[in-house]
Amino acid sequence: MTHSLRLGTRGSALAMTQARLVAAALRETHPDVAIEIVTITTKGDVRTDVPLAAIGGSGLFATELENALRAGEIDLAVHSAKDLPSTLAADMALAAFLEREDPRDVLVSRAGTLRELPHGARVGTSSPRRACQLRALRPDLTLLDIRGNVDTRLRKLDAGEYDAIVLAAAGLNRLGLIARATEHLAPADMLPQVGQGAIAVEVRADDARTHALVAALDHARTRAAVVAERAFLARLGAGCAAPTGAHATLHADGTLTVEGLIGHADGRTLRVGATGPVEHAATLGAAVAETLLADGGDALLRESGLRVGAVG
Ligand SMILES: NCc1[nH]cc(CCC(=O)O)c1CC(=O)O
Repeated sequence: MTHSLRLGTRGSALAMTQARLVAAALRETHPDVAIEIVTITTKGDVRTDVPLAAIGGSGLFATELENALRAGEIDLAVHSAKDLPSTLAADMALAAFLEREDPRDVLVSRAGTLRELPHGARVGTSSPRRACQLRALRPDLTLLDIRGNVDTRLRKLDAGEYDAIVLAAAGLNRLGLIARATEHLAPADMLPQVGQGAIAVEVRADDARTHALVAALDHARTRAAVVAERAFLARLGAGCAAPTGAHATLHADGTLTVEGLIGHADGRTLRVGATGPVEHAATLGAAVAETLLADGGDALLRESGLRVGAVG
């Protein structure tokens, strides 16, 4: 062994599965490097009883892994790209994105597809993005908060607390639980979240050695798509409490389509899409955000009390 790397992850089943994927890919690419998985317990994992916003927002998961990187306790951190804040800390770098899994959301239901759910059915989601799009499709549904890891949410569904829940296909696929999905929701109905389905590997910006080792895992097309989506989110500056989403897809001719959404809890949604060269992914994502804000998105966010420019 020439040297070793400590890979930091949260302890949830999904996080551990993703960490093992990255560890396996690193071992395959660099057989001479020893990889040790270090589990970091975050406040957000311990306190599933209180809203995330009360203990520091969804960026909390990322921040605690970043602090372990800064302290030198780990050399790389594995995240769901979806859980990263749109602007990375200056002392951090995203050295690799693994090839994206299925980016769609799925319905996991005890009562059929979304269109088959009985009038007033109880659907569990704490995502403003999922909630506003569910409202748009089925204004009659009763939307209820749900928190916890994927396994916890499935248990709450099975216990009868909800008639259906919405989860990311990627998480269920990685956990071997995709058979639980009763419907894959088309992005036309349910635009995915920025980064959904992609795994990001973060390193210290000044750690050139680890950066070079990890960069061997980078999937260029996934990076381009996620860069566009993150630029969309960064330009909105609206934070994770806002009903927003974005999804980028690559075409065979080297162009990229970015679709962005701003919604409101009452079920109104605005969507904008744009296509351009993949080399301009970030510019394209920001341009979609600009257009969306100008075409009524800014007003919708303000109505929700989510002023543009606020960080959260
Ligand atoms: N919000 C938590 C979270 N972060 C990433 C995933 C799924 C995996 C992914 O999107 O890559 C999930 C669970 C879910 O939304 O169902």
